[in-house]
Amino acid sequence: MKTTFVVPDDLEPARRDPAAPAIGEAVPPHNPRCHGCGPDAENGLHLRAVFGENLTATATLVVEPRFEGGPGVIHGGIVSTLFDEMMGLANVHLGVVAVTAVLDVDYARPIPVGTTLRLVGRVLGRQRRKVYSAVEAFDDAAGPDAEPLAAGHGIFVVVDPRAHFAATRP
Ligand SMILES: CCCCCCCC/C=C\CCCCCCCC(=O)SCCNC(=O)CCNC(=O)[C@H](O)C(C)(C)COP(=O)(O)OP(=O)(O)OC[C@H]1O[C@@H](n2cnc3c(N)ncnc32)[C@H](O)[C@@H]1OP(=O)(O)O
Repeated sequence: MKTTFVVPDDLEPARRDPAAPAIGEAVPPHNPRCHGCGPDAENGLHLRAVFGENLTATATLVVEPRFEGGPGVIHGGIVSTLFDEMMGLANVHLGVVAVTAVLDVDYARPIPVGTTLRLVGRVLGRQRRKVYSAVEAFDDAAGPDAEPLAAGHGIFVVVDPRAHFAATRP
């Protein structure tokens, strides 16, 4: 991967919230209308992620024709949305509400429509209110040792959700 995103080398370890759902359980939807994971989002991506070891969240998704950008390949903005969501869902391990401040995407390979993607988001560590996370997208049919088709990083900032969404929550 050729990303220029810099992960600080002095990150504090992120700790799992003991109250978070167990490893192996589904990440609960945070908002039923969320475009990434909400079951009620009519044209949403409907990601269903599961908590994994080492502060990971994993999901699979078939690249549908409605996700097309260039001829026969996924739109880059869809990859960005998937990455934002998967890192956000991994952050749920921490029991905080954190919004995206920075999203960095490395589009390493074209991703054909019809591919089944395996998406793995992971919390890397914290720095004060910042949560650093990473994500990779694999061709699920390519086996466990395949290189990722795309990878990303994010900086998420922990907020008080009541104050942050006070003006916009329906
Ligand atoms: C879809 C929404 C879901 C919401 C999630 C809630 C539920 C969670 C549960 C389940 C997860 C589900 C998964 C969801 C995944 C998708 C998440 C999204 O897409 S969120 C929408 C897009 N993002 C925004 O709309 C933020 C808009 N921006 C802001 O509101 C502010 O800029 C904010 C909160 C990010 C920071 O503002 P300040 O005033 O509170 O804090 P300051 O002091 O500026 O920054 C704190 C630290 O962060 C750094 N920081 C802030 N912005 C930065 C930047 N652009 N680059 C680098 N560092 C930055 C600062 O330098 C500071 O770091 P130092 O501790 O001093 O080192």
